[in-house]
Amino acid sequence: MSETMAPQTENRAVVLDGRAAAAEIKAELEERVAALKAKGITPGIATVLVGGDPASQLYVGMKHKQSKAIGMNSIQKELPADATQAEVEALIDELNADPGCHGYIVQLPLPKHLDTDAILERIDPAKDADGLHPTNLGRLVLNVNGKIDTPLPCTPRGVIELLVRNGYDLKGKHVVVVGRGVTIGRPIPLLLTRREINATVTITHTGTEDLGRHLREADVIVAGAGVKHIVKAEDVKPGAAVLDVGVTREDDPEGGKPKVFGDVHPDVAQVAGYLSPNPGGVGPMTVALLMTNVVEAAERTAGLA
Ligand SMILES: Nc1nc(=O)c2c([nH]1)NC[C@@H]1CN(c3ccc(C(=O)N[C@@H](CCC(=O)O)C(=O)O)cc3)C=[N+]21
Repeated sequence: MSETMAPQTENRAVVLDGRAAAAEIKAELEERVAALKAKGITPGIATVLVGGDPASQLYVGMKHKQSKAIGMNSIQKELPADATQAEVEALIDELNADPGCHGYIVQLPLPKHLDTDAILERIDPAKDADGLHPTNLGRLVLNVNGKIDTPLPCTPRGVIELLVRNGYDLKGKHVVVVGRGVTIGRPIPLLLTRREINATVTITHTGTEDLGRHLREADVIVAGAGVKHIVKAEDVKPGAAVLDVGVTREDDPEGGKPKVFGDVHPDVAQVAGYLSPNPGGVGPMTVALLMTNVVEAAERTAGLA
């Protein structure tokens, strides 16, 4: 054997295939869409894109393509990068009033001159496809979702669905979340600690001392800090489930396509028991649950929920 050869390694982790789980969800949604159409209601999803950021255009395009594939109506709204606060708010008001739009998202990030919080707060909470409107997050904190039907945050719901659909039981497990952002770190503990899931959660962040000490105690790691390879193999308990939610884009100095990195180092596959790849893990789940939120909103208007 040549000395320059890499040591023999074995990826022992079960792959948490987000494309496969998302395909399952979409097949289920397709039937629910057909049932709504039989009642004369076609669920409509809209996106608001301000400015032409190429990554955002790609993501928005993906959402529309997949929504159409399961029979939904898709409404694509675009404003120029220099759109005013009033123009964006007028578009929000239009979608709130449009009975053909059952749910929508405002693609983030918005250009810096706009007041993002004011725009997101203006969305009708019943049409909040992201599940991140203050009213809906408040209901999540109050844990009234069972009584008042309200959309749940897509990415946290996607992480949990990905585990559950792979037969992983979270009951009594210790989940360590890396990152405290609004997309994943802040909302996911609220879902994980509901009685029907019953996990125990530690949230870590840039102020955490000795992150590795917490990670090594985790049965499940949810990495959503947006820091390239912050979760390393030596910090993962053998057999743990590791979900990679992070996205870090690095421009290619040679001028090629930007490279995308997750929060989880590739060597983790040799230690973890379950691992969500990135891409192909939580990303497709987020999109599937975005569509789920809109179909559920349409079902509520139809009195089917
Ligand atoms: N209001 C709002 N809601 C969002 O949900 C939202 C947003 N703004 N702004 C941007 C982020 C990013 N995001 C992604 C969703 C799916 C993939 C996804 O499916 N990615 C594929 C790869 C796609 C590719 O790059 O080829 C994967 O992980 O396999 C990626 C990124 C949603 N976001």
